[in-house]
Amino acid sequence: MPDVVVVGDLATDVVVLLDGAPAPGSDRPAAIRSHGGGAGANVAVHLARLGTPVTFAACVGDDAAGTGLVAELAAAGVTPAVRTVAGAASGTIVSLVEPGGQRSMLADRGANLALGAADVPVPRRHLHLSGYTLFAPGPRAAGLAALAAARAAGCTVSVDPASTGPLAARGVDRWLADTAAATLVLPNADEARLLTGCADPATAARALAARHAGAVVTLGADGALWAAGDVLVHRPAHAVEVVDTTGAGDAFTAGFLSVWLADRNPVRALEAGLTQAAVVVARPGAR
Ligand SMILES: Nc1ncnc2c1ncn2[C@@H]1O[C@H](COP(=O)(O)OP(=O)(O)OP(=O)(O)O)[C@@H](O)[C@H]1O
Repeated sequence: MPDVVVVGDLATDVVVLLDGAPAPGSDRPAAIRSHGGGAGANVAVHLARLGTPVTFAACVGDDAAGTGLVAELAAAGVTPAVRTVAGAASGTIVSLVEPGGQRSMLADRGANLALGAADVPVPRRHLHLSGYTLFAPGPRAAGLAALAAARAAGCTVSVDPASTGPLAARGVDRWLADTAAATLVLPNADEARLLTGCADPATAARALAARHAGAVVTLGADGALWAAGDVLVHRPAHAVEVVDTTGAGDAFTAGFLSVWLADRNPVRALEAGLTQAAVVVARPGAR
């Protein structure tokens, strides 16, 4: 039985650095890089690098990309619990980055949509659900089964809501009902506002803490908040030269969990999350 299980998407991140939009029918040179990514996978890789043994549950297609993605996880120290889905393509996310840093994304979740309840092992200590898991019907059923099994086994569970677009599209009330039994939730400020209807992040964090044992709200360049019961703690972000904020939230989550799982000290955990996020935003790429 694994100690800590992370569930989520595994995908190739293709990043296209544009120096302008291509005119229809034209050829245009662009710097194009691709690397392993996916919201849950990034959390698992950061956790492993921080010394927390972690098993990552996901699905890939029976293609070369899938083989490479699993090998990359193993090389980072993650134990892959990854099923290969015959006839499916592995997930791919294309990010188009414009000169000012503005980012647009195209996502093909591919084999990630085939995740089923049998793909997720019950952990001994902790389950982390990446929010995308709860959006499409199949993975949602798998995520809900995993959450219920983990809680029944006495494990703690953390959930991050992924992003406001799918959260709004799939329904905030349903997400809140799905995650009611989670121990911790870790939204960013926009997600916290959507989940609670509170524009002020501190008020939103307190509202979420009334539903769970604890809530972390990340505030981008302004750092992060921890709320539990009557306690509210703010820590500022590290002052770093920001190169690329992709995956900052995943890095934060892994840093936070690595400490919280070890000693349940939320303030030290906030600081670890902010440190891991600072490392990621100061370099290109999510990992
Ligand atoms: N501009 C920034 N300067 C310094 N730190 C930052 C900046 N942006 C993000 N961070 C760090 O990353 C953490 C998470 O950022 P944010 O609140 O934007 O989460 P997110 O929206 O989930 O991120 P993403 O979707 O990019 O993964 C912040 O708490 C902070 O520590």
